[in-house]
Amino acid sequence: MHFYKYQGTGNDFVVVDDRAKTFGLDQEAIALLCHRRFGIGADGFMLLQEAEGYDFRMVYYNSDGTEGTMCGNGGRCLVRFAADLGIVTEKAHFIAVDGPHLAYITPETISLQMMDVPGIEQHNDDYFTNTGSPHFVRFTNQVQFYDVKNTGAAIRYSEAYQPMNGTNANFVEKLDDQTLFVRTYERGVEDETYSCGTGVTAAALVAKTFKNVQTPIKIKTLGGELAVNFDGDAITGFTNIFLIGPAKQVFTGTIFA
Ligand SMILES: N[C@H](CCC[C@H](N)C(=O)O)C(=O)O
Repeated sequence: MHFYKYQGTGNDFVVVDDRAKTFGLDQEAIALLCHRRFGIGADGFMLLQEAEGYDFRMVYYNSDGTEGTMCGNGGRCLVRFAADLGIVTEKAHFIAVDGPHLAYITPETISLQMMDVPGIEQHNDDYFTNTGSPHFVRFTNQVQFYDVKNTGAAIRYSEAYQPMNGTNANFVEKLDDQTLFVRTYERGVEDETYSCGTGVTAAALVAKTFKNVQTPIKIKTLGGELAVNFDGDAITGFTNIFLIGPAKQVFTGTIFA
């Protein structure tokens, strides 16, 4: 099978052109493709398929092979893939699991419109919102020393989040009035990843609402820098949410699968 490898701020994906609709691997086989020792290695797996009325369809799987909810960095990488294939040039309109998305393409960045977000839940000092995927958000000092993996796993598997099959968990430090540092434990990868697009989007919405951070918000992740811009607020709802940053093809090859 021919595949492509993409990354967006270190969130990495195996991508397959499935316009011919021939892909037929099951959960176990997808997990193997994503395995960093037995396979290619990736945080997620994506198919680009044809979709009537859109430039393409995004189908996203977590690295454990389960079909995921929306992935922001994956969406940005798939837009870059569509541009590399010549399907789109400056702008893309595609359909994903959480609905339609618009994206703007430049050589340096992919700017992806995320779904509108109606509001934010507050649980004591923590927050929860859904930006296409479910995200727990906690602010902390010195996030570089935070135990993201163990604390993230405890939250992800906690009783409160089981009705939605668990949650992703973000640990956020406000660096200044326009800048955050975000680290994310990702459900479906079951580990910290270098960056999570829907996660930094959630962190940005919470930071503007509760921590006096101003848009456009710059976000530092372990894998590089993203920006999030949006209109609205937690009462009327957030609209025109854009996740902005680099997305690159790393390599392409053939795997025996
Ligand atoms: N890395 C992704 C999020 C994946 C979400 C996934 N872990 C789930 O909740 O099913 C992103 O850039 O938005």
